[in-house]
Amino acid sequence: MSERRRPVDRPRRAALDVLTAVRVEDAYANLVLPQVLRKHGLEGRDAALATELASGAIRMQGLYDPVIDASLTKPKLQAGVRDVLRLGAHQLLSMRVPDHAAISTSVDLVRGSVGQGPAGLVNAVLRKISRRTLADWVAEVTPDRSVDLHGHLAVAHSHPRWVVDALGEALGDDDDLEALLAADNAPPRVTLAARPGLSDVAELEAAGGARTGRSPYAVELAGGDPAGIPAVAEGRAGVQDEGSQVVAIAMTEAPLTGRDERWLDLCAGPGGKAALLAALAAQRGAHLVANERQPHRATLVASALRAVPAGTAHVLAGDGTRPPWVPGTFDRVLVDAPCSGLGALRRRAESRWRRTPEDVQVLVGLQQVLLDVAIDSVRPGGIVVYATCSPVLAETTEVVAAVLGRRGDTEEVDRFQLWPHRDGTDAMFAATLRRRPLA
Ligand SMILES: C[S@@+](CC[C@H](N)C(=O)[O-])C[C@H]1O[C@@H](n2cnc3c(N)ncnc32)[C@H](O)[C@@H]1O
Repeated sequence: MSERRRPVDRPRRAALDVLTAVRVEDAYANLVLPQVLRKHGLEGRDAALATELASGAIRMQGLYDPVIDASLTKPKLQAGVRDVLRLGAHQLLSMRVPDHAAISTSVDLVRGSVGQGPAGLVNAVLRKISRRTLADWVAEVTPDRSVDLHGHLAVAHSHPRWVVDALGEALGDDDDLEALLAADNAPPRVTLAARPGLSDVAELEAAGGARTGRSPYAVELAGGDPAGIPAVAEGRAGVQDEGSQVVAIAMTEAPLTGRDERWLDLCAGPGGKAALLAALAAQRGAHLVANERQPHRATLVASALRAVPAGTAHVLAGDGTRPPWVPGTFDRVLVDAPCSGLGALRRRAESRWRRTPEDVQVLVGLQQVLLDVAIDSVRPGGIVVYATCSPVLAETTEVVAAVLGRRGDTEEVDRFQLWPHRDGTDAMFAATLRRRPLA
């Protein structure tokens, strides 16, 4: 068959569709991927290849773009052509695809998507990229690490510079900043939570899971579709990072004197923590109110709670900054605040490129209001856990310090920060606070 007529292979065409949707429609790669895989009829190895191509090219574009730019003879590049080159660069520099296959399929791909015009350019640029190793390219396109460590790591590990600065500040020093950034580029395995009283780790082990260690309810899957596991399909277990499980457990286990019957999850959507909390509430004779502002996400919470015994939990769709309940109603409150998500970058390929420092400023205002409401909602002596899936100090310790500093009725009793490179979890932060009992 002639070069010109060779059909474009479907995994690469699918990967390009994902890159296009993320760029043009602001789509989320993990949400658009299943639709695109279905459209192209991809399963098994082909689906895995398309997923790796799309996620890897998006995640690593902060490194691949300077490599592509250094390989161009003219500076201008159509966005659709750059997408094809990012996919080609990922195959050449980070996958075990033979050079000739990566280059010829990329040429086919640009012919099929943009046209014959840029085919020669794609061929020439990818040939140039293929002549050097990843390490050589990193040395070529990054600032000298001894002069500008964060600038070097930002390009070498494909993170925006401001994110590297914020993560470095949260870690406290630069010793394992590189390990954190590398961990952000390694997609995590799927972790499940066996909701107590509804399932157990033995059932999930029998379905192919392996115990992990931090949460007594967690198992990790080596692969496969979790939706095919009966306990997951029935809502007796759920897909949930172990860090999130640890946060929910912290809320339920913080020592409390007196009544312990009324629990609140102030920001509950899509409901992973609420489901674990509700399962534990059922065992302890407590009741959970799961509140979520966005109605469609409140629906997801209700679905996550479908296996919980009737009467244990109640879903509310409402703005947590203007709650309908009277102050002091609850004994324990979780405020899992809307945040930048910079602790979960390994899960969402494009999120690091979407977030801005201005987003963080806006979120911090909302986080402070929600924490204030959470404290108002708990009775004197009650427990509030403030959590984020971001380790950025402005969203974590600084929110807690600002709110506690102006209130005077609440003390911090515990705090933890998990890290992907140390704990194998998302970078979840949690502070356990106690509203002081009345004198
Ligand atoms: C980090 S997520 C919570 C994740 C959830 N706890 C779980 O484990 O599945 C934050 C949630 O807060 C919701 N949210 C944002 N602003 C809110 C508000 N003013 N009141 C209540 N929920 C809000 C968002 O829609 C989002 O679903």
